[in-house]
Amino acid sequence: MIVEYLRYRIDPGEADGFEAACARASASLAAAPQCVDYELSRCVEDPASYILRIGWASGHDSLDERFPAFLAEIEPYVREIEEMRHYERTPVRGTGGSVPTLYAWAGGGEALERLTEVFYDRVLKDDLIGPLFAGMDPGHPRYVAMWLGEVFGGPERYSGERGGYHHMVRQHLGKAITEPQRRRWVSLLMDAADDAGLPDDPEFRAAFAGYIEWGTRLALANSQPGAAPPLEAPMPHWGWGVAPPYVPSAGHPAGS
Ligand code: HEM
Repeated sequence: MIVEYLRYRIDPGEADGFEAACARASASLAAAPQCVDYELSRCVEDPASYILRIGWASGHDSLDERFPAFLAEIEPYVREIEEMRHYERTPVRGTGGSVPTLYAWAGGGEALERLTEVFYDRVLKDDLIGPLFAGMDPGHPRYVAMWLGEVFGGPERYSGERGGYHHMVRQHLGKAITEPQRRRWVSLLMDAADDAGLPDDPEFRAAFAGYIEWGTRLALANSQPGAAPPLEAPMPHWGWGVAPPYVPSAGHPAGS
């Protein structure tokens, strides 16, 4: 992604008009398939200073003649632009600690190990998927807990101690998992989440189920005869998605 920054210096008397023009102009960005996201911020220490940040999906996009509606709205403020340049992102980025990770919210590594212990206990007794795990490594529940922990924002133990993504993906190759088996795996894991006392708030369970749905569908696809998934890929990382954890003082959006 390329990030375009437009820095403006706006006379305080024109601030309301400028913000309203940007709000109208943003409809073009919201509709543009090249645009990842955008944001207008105003400087706290120097309120005349504004920054419009636009994330572009491809390096070659920018506010050119393809955005006539946008340019028409902000045209009166073009003279006030102090900088209009594109920046490449570097690997230095991340999220802060203001929102707990799914790993921390779940109760950390101990809770995930409790989950996988209960889960594989159920799995081994299951008529439909038990046979798939007949020769299971005794450490398997712990390894899957390490995997889940890393995916949910915990320590990078699966990468450090079990070989990371490529080791996991290889374990599913050739297993020919069927859709009923996948469904059973999901269903037993959801039961195990209750039995192991994982948090049952809607936001956590929605994020948890989202990852499990995604991961099991990939496991099924990768396990089919002749499947050739990429064996080297970064570890997936899963977050809260559209519903961050419910904190009473922040209110609860209606209908969520
Ligand atoms: C979110 C979905 C899934 C995750 C995160 C996951 C995770 C893992 C991991 C991390 C391993 C390798 C453990 C190690 O390091 O040795 C593994 C192996 C395995 N997985 Fe999955 N898996 C998923 C879905 C499934 C499904 C749907 C099935 C079948 C119904 C399945 C069947 C197996 C089997 C049979 C093994 C080999 C176990 C052994 O023999 O030790 N997995 N899985």
